[in-house]
Amino acid sequence: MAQDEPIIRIRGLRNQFGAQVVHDNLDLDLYRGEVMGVVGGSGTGKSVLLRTIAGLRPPQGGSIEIFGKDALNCTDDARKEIDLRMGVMFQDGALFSSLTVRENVEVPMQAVPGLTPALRRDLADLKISLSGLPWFAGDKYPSELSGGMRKRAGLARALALDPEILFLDEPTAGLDPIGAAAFDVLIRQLSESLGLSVFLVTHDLDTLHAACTRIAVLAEKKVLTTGTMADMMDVDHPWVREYFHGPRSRAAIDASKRTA
Ligand SMILES: Nc1ncnc2c1ncn2[C@@H]1O[C@H](COP(=O)(O)OP(=O)(O)OP(=O)(O)O)[C@@H](O)[C@H]1O
Repeated sequence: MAQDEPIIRIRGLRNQFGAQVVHDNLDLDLYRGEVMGVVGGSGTGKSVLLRTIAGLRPPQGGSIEIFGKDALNCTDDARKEIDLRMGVMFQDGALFSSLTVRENVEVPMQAVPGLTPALRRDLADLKISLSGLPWFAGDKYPSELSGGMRKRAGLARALALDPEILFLDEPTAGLDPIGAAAFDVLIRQLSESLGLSVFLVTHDLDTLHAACTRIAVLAEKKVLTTGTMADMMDVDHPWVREYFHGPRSRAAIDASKRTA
């Protein structure tokens, strides 16, 4: 796969639930090493798109290539190979409540043959610290952690198998502004240090500023436009104008100037 080839290539994607068409003829590329912020009004299908790419629901049409391979029309083994190179973090962390954080992080590792329990434990502790959790967090149960720590635990589990692509569904939702800002920085740092490509669904303008290198706007059942934050300021579309020129956007721009 050439360096400038997209790591994910979506063409003509169609998703629908009964008569409700969510995506119609949607195209999108994700390039290696970029943090793509996916935004759009409520119900535009951001989460459905994430779930479709991550292989959690089959679309009604179109094609998805991941790592240069057809991710929809392939054998179960080929799809499994693709899935092992991707990590998903859901909104609430989606942790198993009866397992400690370390055991949660070890769950995806069970799919890898030849990893001894001791090695799994060491790797899990590494991912836990990489996610910015304190050393003692591995022994805690999810219920003993704050919301922010649970998100970091979910991130540690998504990183368990050294993914090349990371999917994040509203990673800062429900966090206080300081916790959210720290999470934004962590995502950007992880992408830069590990070369991770990130598909990040968000409503959070601060996250777009602090963590994302490119933005994709979902509207009218497709990806309406992609570009940098500066590009978004020039897009002539009612939702895009309201979102990127509204008071919250101005506050986010001011905040990013202060931290720059
Ligand atoms: N399992 C499902 N069954 C039926 N309809 C669904 C299902 N999942 C999603 N939908 C519908 O698909 C549409 C897109 O949902 P999705 O959750 O992707 O939106 P979203 O852009 O992520 O919204 P939000 O910003 O509010 O989280 C919604 O109208 C939703 O009701």
